Amino acid sequence: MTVTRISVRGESPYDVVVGAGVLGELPGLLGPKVRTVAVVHPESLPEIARPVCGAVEAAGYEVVPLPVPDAERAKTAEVVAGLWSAFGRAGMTRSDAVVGVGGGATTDLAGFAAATWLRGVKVVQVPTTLLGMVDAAVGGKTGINTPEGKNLVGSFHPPAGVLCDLATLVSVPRDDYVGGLAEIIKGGFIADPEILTLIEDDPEGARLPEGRHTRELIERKIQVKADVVGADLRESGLREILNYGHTLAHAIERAENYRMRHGEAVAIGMVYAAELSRLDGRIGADLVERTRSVLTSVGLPTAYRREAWPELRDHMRLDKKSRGATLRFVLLDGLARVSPLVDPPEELLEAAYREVAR
Ligand SMILES: NC(=O)c1ccc[n+]([C@@H]2O[C@H](COP(=O)([O-])OP(=O)(O)OC[C@H]3O[C@@H](n4cnc5c(N)ncnc54)[C@H](O)[C@@H]3O)[C@@H](O)[C@H]2O)c1
Ligand SMILES: O=C(O)C(=O)C[C@@H](O)[C@H](O)[C@H](O)COP(=O)(O)O
Ligand SMILES: [Zn+2]
Repeated sequence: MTVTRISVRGESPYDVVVGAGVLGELPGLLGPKVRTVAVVHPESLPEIARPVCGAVEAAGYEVVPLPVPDAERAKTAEVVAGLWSAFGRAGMTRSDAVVGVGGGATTDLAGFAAATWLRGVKVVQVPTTLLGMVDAAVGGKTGINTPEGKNLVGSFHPPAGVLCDLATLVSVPRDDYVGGLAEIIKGGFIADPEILTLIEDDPEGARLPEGRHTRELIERKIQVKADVVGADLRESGLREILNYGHTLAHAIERAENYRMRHGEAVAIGMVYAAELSRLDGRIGADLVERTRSVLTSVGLPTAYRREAWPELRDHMRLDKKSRGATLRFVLLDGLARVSPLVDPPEELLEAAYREVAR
């Protein structure tokens, strides 16, 4: 299988390497100065971490395998504190490194632990879910949740490299895989409409790691993300577009106590953002319907509980795009044309919610 390298520009440039057998590149990314490598991985997936630990050990580094709770349960202050203690016990210095292996929750956690240990050590991300490869592991946003909201604590800490071994995708549970499609579809609406055409051409195939267009979909979405974060790492402008659909999505995740998949919440959040765009006079009903239809075609949800609105509205106060009491949404002005909506009237927000409520 061929190996593709997608470069992420910016003050700390790095490559996202996509292919099978890319683990051989890990020692090169860790570099000669590193002595100890902490391999953070979900405790439920020792078989995914084993080859990574093997590659690190074979290259002469001291490996410290660090299992953490599965999925979103890893993104807590308690788990980060546990990692800090483990780093201390392992004697990790500023010239040592962290490797994050797993889905987006694990790479977010590993990245944040690396960003904060000794005020920042090297991290290499090895995402093993679709969502991790096309979104979470790329771009240097790291973080954890708090009881008050999603990703409320975190940092921008770009990785030294990202290794996407496509072979790992075969064991990802189908619903988790499909969750990753939401972030790929997001890339289609905000920047690269060819993504939508490829999914509409073969929605069943899009649900499979061996689908006809799978590799192209993965690479196109990584390219979208690389272009954006390479130009605006700290979300001072352009990067905000990657938050399309996320204002409501994060509120839903909070309301579900982080038990709903991120991608599923983003799917509902994108329908909400599309409805807001339509009601604000920016797009026609055709683009909203295209949003619903492409999400439904791959099995993603497009509606949420009617009675949840007051709670969701309250959770949205703490969205990171808010400034004081002023909410800020990322909306569509057309296909691949995005701009913010600042301080929307309450009636507009509620009217858009009625369109996604069931
Ligand atoms: N930092 C960012 O820019 C960014 C971007 C998008 C999403 N995220 C975050 O990513 C998280 C969602 O990521 P996700 O969808 O990967 O979920 P996840 O990390 O919870 O992983 C989903 C499930 O798949 C399992 N898994 C992982 N790899 C596997 C494999 N190869 N085979 C079998 N099972 C495997 C995990 O253990 C977990 O149970 C959320 O916390 C979200 O906030 C971050
Ligand atoms: O990389 C980004 O920037 C994104 O917004 C990508 C999102 O898909 C991702 O879920 C991100 O973690 C959300 O960021 P947040 O700042 O709203 O927590
Ligand atoms: Zn997301």
